Parts: sequence; C-alpha cells; structure tokens
Amino acid sequence: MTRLRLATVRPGEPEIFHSLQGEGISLGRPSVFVRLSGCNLACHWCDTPYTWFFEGHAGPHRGDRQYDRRANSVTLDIAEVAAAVRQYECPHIVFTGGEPLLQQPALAALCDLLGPAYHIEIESNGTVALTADFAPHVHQLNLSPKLGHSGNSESTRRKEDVLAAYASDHRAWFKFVIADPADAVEVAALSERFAIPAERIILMPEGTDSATLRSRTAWLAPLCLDRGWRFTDRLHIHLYGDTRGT
Ligand SMILES: Nc1nc2[nH]cc(C(=O)O)c2c(=O)[nH]1
Ligand code: SF4
Ligand SMILES: [Mg+2]
Repeated sequence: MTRLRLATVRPGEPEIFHSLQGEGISLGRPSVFVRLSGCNLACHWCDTPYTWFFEGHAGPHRGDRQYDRRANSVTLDIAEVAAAVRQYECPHIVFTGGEPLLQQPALAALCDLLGPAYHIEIESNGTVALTADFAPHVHQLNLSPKLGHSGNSESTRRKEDVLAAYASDHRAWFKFVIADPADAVEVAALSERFAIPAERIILMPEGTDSATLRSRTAWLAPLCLDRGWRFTDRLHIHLYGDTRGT
C-alpha cells in the first residue's frame, strides 16, 4: 500500500478537483488538481495555510488561526487517488500543495498506476530536487521560489544546488509571487545569479481577492513589459474567490 497525504475540502474529503489552471504558463487549461498536505516552508501570506499551519506549528502566518490536522488532511491509498483523478476524464494533472515534492515516492507510484496518457504539471517552491523515480513522469514544473517578503529565512527558502539544476531544466518555469515593486529587484538578482532566461520568468501579484490583484496588476504589468518578463493573473481567484477545491 502506497499512500499520499492530501489536503481536504471538508473533513475527510480529499482536495482533488477539476478546474481551469489559474496561474502561469498553462493558464486557462482544464486540469485535475491534486492538493497534497505538508510544506517545508512557512510563507506568512500563504493562501493554503490549511496544508501546513497545524496546531503546534510556530508559523509565522498572517492569519492567527492554526488548523486542525485531522480535519484538514487525509491519507489515501494511491489507488483511491487514481480513481478520483480518472473520474474527470481530463488528461492534465496538476500536483500542488503545500509542497508536493515532499511525497515523490508515492507520486511516482501514482503516475505509474495512472499510465502514460497524463500530462503532469507540478507546483513547487523550488527547494526540493526531483528524485530519479519521479523525474521521468514530470512534463512541467511551475516553480515559485520564495523572496524575502515571504518571511522564510534565506537558508530555508533558497537551496542553491536545487535551483541551479532547475534553471537549466527545459520543463521549468519560474513564477514569482510579487507584493511590492521592490520585490522585482530580488527577481532580477536571482535571474542573473542562476542564469534563468527572462522568457522563463513569470511575475504574479500576491492576493486572494480580485481588488488586490487588480491594484497590484496596475504596476506589475508595466514592470513585466519593461523587464521582458511574463505576467500571470490568478484566474481562479477572479472566478471563484479564495475557495478550496477551485
Ligand atoms: N484553478 C486553480 N489554479 C491553480 N494554479 C495553481 C494553484 C495552486 O493552488 O497551486 C491553483 C488552484 O488552487 N486553482
Ligand atoms: S511554499 Fe507555498 S504552500 Fe508552502 S507556505 Fe509557501 S506559499 Fe504556502
Ligand atoms: Mg494556490
């Protein structure tokens, strides 16, 4: 039995859902999302704190509420996950979290079970290297390396070797969460240090409501145009708000 720890939409109900990819290079693509529980970072603005900010966790997180682990995570056998994924008859899968690459052995086994017909996309914070078992299953990596404003120490959010390897991986896109125009200075330094092509850099406004996204887009869009970077909105927030399972 190989098992995966998943986030929940409601207690006991795994967060596996069908939606349009709301962010990044595949924005608008119908996909099945599988949200895994657990993260190795603690971003104070994280929009999915229920995947890691459990009782007893030191945080920090901007919300003061910690989450009950039993109500907000569920462990399933990969056969159950595969059945839930298959019901949507959709060939694109997005593994997200949390940090999904913390559970690569089970993800590799799940992909073996699902077979080769699926396009596999990963949302990751870019601190965890792909393992030899899982790497061949992955078609696209949406990496979101965290900047200073995330509140994580530099040593936890920046793994030099890992990021360097991803920088030369043709499957990798670099999606930076931006809250302030000054964050772009850090992006420029990273792109230079790791030789990330401008074409692979995507800036996304931080925000979990349409009004915040729109007001940040007003200065972020021209900034992207000026630097030669891509811009991405957060489509699912405009469509559904900050809601689990969407
Ligand atoms: N529709 C939709 N698109 C997404 N792209 C990345 C997501 C994430 O939470 O990682 C996400 C999500 O939660 N929903
Ligand atoms: S890396 Fe992602 S899931 Fe983890 S705390 Fe930061 S924003 Fe949340
Ligand atoms: Mg999200």
